[in-house]
Amino acid sequence: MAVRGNQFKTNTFRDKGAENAPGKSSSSRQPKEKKEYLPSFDLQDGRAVKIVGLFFVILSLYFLIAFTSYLFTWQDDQSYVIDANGGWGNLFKTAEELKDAGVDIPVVQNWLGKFGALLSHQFIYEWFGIASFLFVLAFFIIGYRLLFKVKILSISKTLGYSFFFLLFISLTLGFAHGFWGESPHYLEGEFGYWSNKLLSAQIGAAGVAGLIAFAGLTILIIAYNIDFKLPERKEKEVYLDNETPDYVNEVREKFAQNRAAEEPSEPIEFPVRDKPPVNNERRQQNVVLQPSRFEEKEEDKQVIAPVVLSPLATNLPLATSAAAMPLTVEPTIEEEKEPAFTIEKTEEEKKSDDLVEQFGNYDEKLDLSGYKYPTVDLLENYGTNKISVNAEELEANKNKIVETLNHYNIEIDKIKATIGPTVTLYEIIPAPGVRISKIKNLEDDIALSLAALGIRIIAPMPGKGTIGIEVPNQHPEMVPMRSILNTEKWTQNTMDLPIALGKTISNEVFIADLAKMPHLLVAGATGQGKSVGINSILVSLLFKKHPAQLKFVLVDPKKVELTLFNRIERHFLAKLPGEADAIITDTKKVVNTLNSLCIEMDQRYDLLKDAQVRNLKEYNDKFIKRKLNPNNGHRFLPFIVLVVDEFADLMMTAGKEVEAPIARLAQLARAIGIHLVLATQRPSVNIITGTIKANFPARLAFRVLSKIDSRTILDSGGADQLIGRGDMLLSTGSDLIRLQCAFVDTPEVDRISEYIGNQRGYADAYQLPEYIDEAGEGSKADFDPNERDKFFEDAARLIVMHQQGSTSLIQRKLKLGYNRAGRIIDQLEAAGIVGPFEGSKAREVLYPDEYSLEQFLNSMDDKD
Ligand SMILES: Nc1ncnc2c1ncn2[C@@H]1O[C@H](COP(=O)(O)OP(=O)(O)OP(=O)(O)O)[C@@H](O)[C@H]1O
Repeated sequence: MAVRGNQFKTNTFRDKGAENAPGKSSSSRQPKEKKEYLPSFDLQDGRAVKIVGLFFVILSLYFLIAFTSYLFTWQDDQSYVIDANGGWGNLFKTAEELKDAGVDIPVVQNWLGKFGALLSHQFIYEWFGIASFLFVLAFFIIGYRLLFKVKILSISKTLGYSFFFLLFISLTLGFAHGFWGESPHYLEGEFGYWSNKLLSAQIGAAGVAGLIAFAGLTILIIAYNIDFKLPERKEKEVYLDNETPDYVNEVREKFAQNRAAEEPSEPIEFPVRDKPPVNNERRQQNVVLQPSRFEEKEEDKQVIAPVVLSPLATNLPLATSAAAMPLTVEPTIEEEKEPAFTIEKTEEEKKSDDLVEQFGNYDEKLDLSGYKYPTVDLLENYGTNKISVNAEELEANKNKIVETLNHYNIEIDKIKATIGPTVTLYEIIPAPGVRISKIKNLEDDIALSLAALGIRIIAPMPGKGTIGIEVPNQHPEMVPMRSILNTEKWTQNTMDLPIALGKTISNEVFIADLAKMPHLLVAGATGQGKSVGINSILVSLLFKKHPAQLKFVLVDPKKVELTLFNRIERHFLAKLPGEADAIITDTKKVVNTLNSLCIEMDQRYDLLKDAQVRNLKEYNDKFIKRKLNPNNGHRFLPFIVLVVDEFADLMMTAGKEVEAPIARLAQLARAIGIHLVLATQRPSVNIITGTIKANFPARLAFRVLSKIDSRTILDSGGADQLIGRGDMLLSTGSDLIRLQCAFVDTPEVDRISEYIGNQRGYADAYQLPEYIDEAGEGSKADFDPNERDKFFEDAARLIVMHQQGSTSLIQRKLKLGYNRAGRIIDQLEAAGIVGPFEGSKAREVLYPDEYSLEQFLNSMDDKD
């Protein structure tokens, strides 16, 4: 194991590649970049706002320190700050001058010097007393908001409340202080003192107290809408009598009559009143309520005219409106704080730390450290990629849409166009009252009037409140792969398995993460761009991933589509041991490979379990930090992407044999880094079965031939209205996004695989676990106890101890190769210790405890 060299882990070529990207240095982009670096003092630029924010934050801190200091030093500084001795005029006077002016102590004690003393005196003594601290709060909130753009409290509310409380606190303290003090005090300031004096003279002390109480309660009502509740009285009537609508009185009377006569009652129809009805039709529905005690005498029915609820009646105020209903919130029990503790490092952790210190982190790329990622030069430059929709085309389409809609009496308020590479999206806002379904029904008519194929109407546009009409451009623009891989969005991308799918209809580059999808189903009629789509997925992964991080399992029943990738076998492909070709074309081999992937999945889960992590990323992180011992079977796990080019063909020939492992992989493989991409021409229900569909939330549809096909793949129409040549719809469960697929031509793919293939690779393709088709093999009769493996007994004990009949367990714990472990498990089956092969599930263990196993093993030895 080449552990020692792993401390050298440089990979600068990747960045170099990105820097060398031709598009980056192209002259067309430079002026723009330069412009961005020019300093700008524009107000909108945000710098001025930050400066003002900073000023306010510092001002608030200054006020806080000055005011706090004032509370302790005001007596010392009093002779300096009072107006009689010069006040603010003293600020620039020398000590001698101050002495002459009659200041006893010319040196101020305030922590912020003369200015701090004068400022605090002004605010606290001469103005609002200690309520002036509210200035600190207000300045801080404003400053913090402007500087960090984080909202602690609303600025307008803060200012409003601060202003109110400034006056309120000052007045209240002035009122309280008035009972024992005869001159202004720093508690209330001169404002509080004099305003209290003034008010008391006008309305008396009781009046001032009332005013203060009124102001205090008013602000509480404004802020919290507090309730003033008298002691509860039992509520008898739902309605006040003068508000009771006639029909209720009528019903009540009838009830009263019935009750008085002790006669069975007629069904009485009550309007639904307790919940506001949804629409007018529902409002008129009545609920028939038949009190059970009146049920017996059906024949004595008296007909009471049903009371029909008029729509207005429901608008009556409910007796207990939601706003008036008090809500009490139970105080939650605060969680106990966890006691502070320190984590002692275990022996193993210390060991791994030592290893990391000695050799650095494990570098999975080390074996191919000289590997060079493909560069965009290998891709074709297809010209300008400018969208060529002219103004006349836009105008003409707009007019046609408006005319068609007008023709059907649909008025619209606004229309706007977004030009994409293949289609232009016209978003319309219909006039109020226009039904969306009406526009949706006109899809064909609009298509006819625009004389264009591939019109798609999205009504309403999700999250936009408009209706979208996608109209194909007369000259659709191709989206070359190169133009996407040159963008910053791609080069800066840090997704696990980024795939450059193309551009959206608003011309934005669209990159998805296959690891998050986590599997992708691709469908499209022949010649609509499916193969190009698969090539762009593969190419994008090849551009971003190192051979150590990613392996492909390529299945190509058509035998021609993926052959180009043959050259990267020793770098990026995975295959079954002993196979000549890495690209699988034969159905039987596909079944074996899929089952082998299931075994790989199980092995990976065992490894994850052993490492006590939940997914591939955490596992690899731990492995890189040398926390997992390779001698215990741990290894760096690359992503595995299985690509099946013609899935329909497989399903036709192998059916369930293929479906079962695919469904299992799709269900379970996401966490351990195995991702599937299945492509099919025929998206019929017997190919994309329910099980498969349920596990493929991400689906990509190129143009298909019928609405039914579109429904099968996307669960909605739309794919039948695409225009082909890479026009596609991506469904990710909730969203449906129209994209123009990135175009990568065969010669480009050829160049990329040649570029990679010519570099030094691994000795062989990545070996998948061997899958032994167990049907019919290993029957009991074949078992010869004398030929049993040397590890047979150990394996038997291991399996009974763990109660888990898995080959990988034997392989790992006894450190055996897969083939040998497989042979042992066959012998264990033949000896009747484990049950038969159950697909990719662990076998049943037939001995419940080690004691019974030992007895069995002894009996075997006796026979020998
Ligand atoms: N993204 C695209 N941009 C521009 N043109 C495209 C795009 N994708 C496909 N085309 C055009 O459509 C043609 C057919 O595409 P492709 O070979 O991918 O079809 P397909 O669906 O794989 O067909 P089949 O299933 O028969 O193999 C291409 O040769 C190319 O000219």
